[in-house]
Amino acid sequence: MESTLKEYFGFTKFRPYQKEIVENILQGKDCLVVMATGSGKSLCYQVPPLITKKTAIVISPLISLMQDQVMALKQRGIRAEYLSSAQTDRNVHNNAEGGRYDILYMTPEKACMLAASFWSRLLDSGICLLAVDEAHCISEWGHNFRVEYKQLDKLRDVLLSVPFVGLTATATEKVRGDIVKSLKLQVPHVTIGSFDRQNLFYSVKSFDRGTAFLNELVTEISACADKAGSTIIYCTTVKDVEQIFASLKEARIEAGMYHGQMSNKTREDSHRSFIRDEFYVMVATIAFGMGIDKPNIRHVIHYGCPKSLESYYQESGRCGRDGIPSFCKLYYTRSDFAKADFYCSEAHTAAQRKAIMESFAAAQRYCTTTTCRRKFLLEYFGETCSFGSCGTCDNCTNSKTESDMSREAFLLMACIQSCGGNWGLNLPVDVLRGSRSKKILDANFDKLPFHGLGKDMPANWWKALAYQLISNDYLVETFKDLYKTLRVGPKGMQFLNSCNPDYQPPLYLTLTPELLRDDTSKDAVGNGVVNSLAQPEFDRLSQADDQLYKMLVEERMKLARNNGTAPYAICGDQTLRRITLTRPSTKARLANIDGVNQYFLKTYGDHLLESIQRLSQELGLSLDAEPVSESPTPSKAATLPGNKRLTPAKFEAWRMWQEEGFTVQKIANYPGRPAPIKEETVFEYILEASREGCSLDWDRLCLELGLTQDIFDRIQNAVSKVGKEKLKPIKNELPEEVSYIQIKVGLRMQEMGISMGLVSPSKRQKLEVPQVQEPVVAVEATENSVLEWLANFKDGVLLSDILKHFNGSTEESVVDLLTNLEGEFLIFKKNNLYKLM
Ligand SMILES: Nc1ncnc2c1ncn2[C@@H]1O[C@H](COP(=O)(O)OP(=O)(O)OP(=O)(O)O)[C@@H](O)[C@H]1O
Repeated sequence: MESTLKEYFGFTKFRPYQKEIVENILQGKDCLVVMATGSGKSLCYQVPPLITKKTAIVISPLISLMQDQVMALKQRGIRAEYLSSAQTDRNVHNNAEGGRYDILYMTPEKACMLAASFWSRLLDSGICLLAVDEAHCISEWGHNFRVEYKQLDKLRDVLLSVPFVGLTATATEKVRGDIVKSLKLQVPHVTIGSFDRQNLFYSVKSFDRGTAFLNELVTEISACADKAGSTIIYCTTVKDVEQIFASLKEARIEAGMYHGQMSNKTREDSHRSFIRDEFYVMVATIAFGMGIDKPNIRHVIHYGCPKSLESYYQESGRCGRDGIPSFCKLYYTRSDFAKADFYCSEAHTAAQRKAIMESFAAAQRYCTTTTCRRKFLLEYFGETCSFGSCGTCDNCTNSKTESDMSREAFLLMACIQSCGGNWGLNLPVDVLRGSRSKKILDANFDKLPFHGLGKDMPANWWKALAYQLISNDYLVETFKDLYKTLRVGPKGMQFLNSCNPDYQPPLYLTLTPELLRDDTSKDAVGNGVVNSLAQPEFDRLSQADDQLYKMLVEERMKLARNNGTAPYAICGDQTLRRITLTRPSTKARLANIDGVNQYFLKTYGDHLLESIQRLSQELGLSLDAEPVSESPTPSKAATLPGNKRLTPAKFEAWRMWQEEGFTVQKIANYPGRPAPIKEETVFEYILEASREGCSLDWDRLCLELGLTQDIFDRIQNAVSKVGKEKLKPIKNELPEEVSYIQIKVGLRMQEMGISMGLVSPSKRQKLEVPQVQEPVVAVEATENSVLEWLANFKDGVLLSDILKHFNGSTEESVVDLLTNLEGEFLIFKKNNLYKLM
């Protein structure tokens, strides 16, 4: 499985859950996969056909999405095609029937229309799975119900022994149940991953509609548009799309547009140009939602409150799919909150209307919350969060101003209560502001003691206060038919009961910019725009590296144009960045870079090596720099500026170790330091970063620290005897050579439930047993003898062990031979271990 992953996708490690899902599919089991956007669900159905050599059928809702996926798969040497009304190549149908594709995409309509003879022929050739992508579309409870999905159960009776796999990024328990039932999944293997997109930074700002804000937005976008990476601006109306697009054009920012009132052809062209980096900014309505699989989108900006939190998660999820830190920013105005009626017009039943109202209200609460936004999102999707603050959203990183709002809160809540608690927010606010509208006079609310007491503050200020009181559970929203009403909840009643008109106990609330109402609020909005969209720290390359990177981006663009494909399909930004930092001089070295697959190497390898050599020479950069090892899981947005929980020294040590792949020894003696520090201190820093929630490659840490299974077990035994409160008694229980830092790492692993059993076998093997016996007779290294011998070690072998075994050949000739084999993609090297492909 790993060699298939490297050969076709260029990756050396599966992301969490991928491998077990593939294994279950290979065993013929049905699966339900609920994992975050951008977490790598597609790979789960893309790997089995490459192993079984049978076709995978993938049902996908959008033609544009299928076309993009097919384009990207072809660049990986995978035989992929799609069947739909948009397919112009007549041969595809016949080839598909004959099983000549690894992966065959089709729309649900097409799948249900295909004749029984098509399926029976294809079954004869072999079908390894049927995957239903965006499977939440099957459920009326999902936020994107599509009636065509409902008929997919028909296929179950045709494809009797084929495993069915439902995949989605958003599914409540009810929707999950619906997917299982509708697809008739048989005792499925269910995977529910975290919804957390760790590399995304979330922020929200309120804004006032008008030219001033549009100018600000355009300045902000121009700051990020010329850097590598794209931006999507989602608007709630076509009018907004056109207005922003016009403003960008005026500022000479190349942008595209996408909305439902454009013709199909213009929309497709716009989509294609964006995917192919012909412009970097797309202004769109949510019609440009699910179908976007471009990995290097760095900013997703919402201009207006989205219609539901589910759709916000989907749309913002288009950002940073390659794992590089990226930004999701939402701008809202209070008038957006009055659009419930508009959204409810899509509903057919009362239950649907209620569901729409509720998820729109959740999106509004997301806008106005003053606590951790990540936690808010995750808890909305039913996840329990152990953290109170993520450190990577505006609310966790901005300093907050709190103020005693007892008097104002008393007025508002008492007014709501006096009005009977069954109105929306507008009426009590109008009463407070002294309105004499007919509605108020008819209800005699002008006689209330609160009438006019709040006239010094604008209506929006009172509404902002109400949202803070909702966020803090003093006020409760309820939904009746089309109406949202507001009443004082138990916590609010407790507060009111302890108040009288002259005295109110303190009630501290975090002040949002709308509540601040002085010049600082304006600054907070204005400055925040550009600052928060500054380029992620991830992109900080030295000046020469940066130049090389940009030149390679250009080279990739040329290759893409010549081959009629998108640049990202040739290779991702992250891979290009690794190439920039390592500047390989041979195919073997290029092959070893994470993200480089066999097709890329064969098709573009020579050209790229020649470019790297030429450009590096021009820039005075040496070739074959130390390789950068990176974790296959997306890097946490903790790498963004704003992580205040670690000191810069600790954070930097962690970053160099985890993200740059430096050894602890190298970090301790890094030339940039005024004086070297102890290696043990570096280990301590890395451990502390882990306690602050930064991810660690634990097996690499054990390897560097010499923490073997045996030592780990001994530490556990010692802890069970003397407890883990103090280190000294544990140390006393252990052999002299076990160090304190080994104990600390052992304890941390235990705390996190990581056992040595979970550490990758290849490294365990290296830690525990000497792998290779030195032969008694001289053995010569030839291509065949090396390949045959390597086949015995599925977890890989170190160069020193290879040299020990092939003691009949010189070191130089063995290294040459290995290099050739790497270039041929017959073996590959990862973390100094040589493995057979
Ligand atoms: N094992 C891996 N190592 C490195 N990158 C990976 C790995 N698996 C997937 N990726 C990359 O992660 C990105 C997102 O993957 P993918 O498109 O499968 O996400 P998804 O879960 O289907 O998201 P969505 O629900 O938004 O469609 C892709 O660029 C893919 O190449």
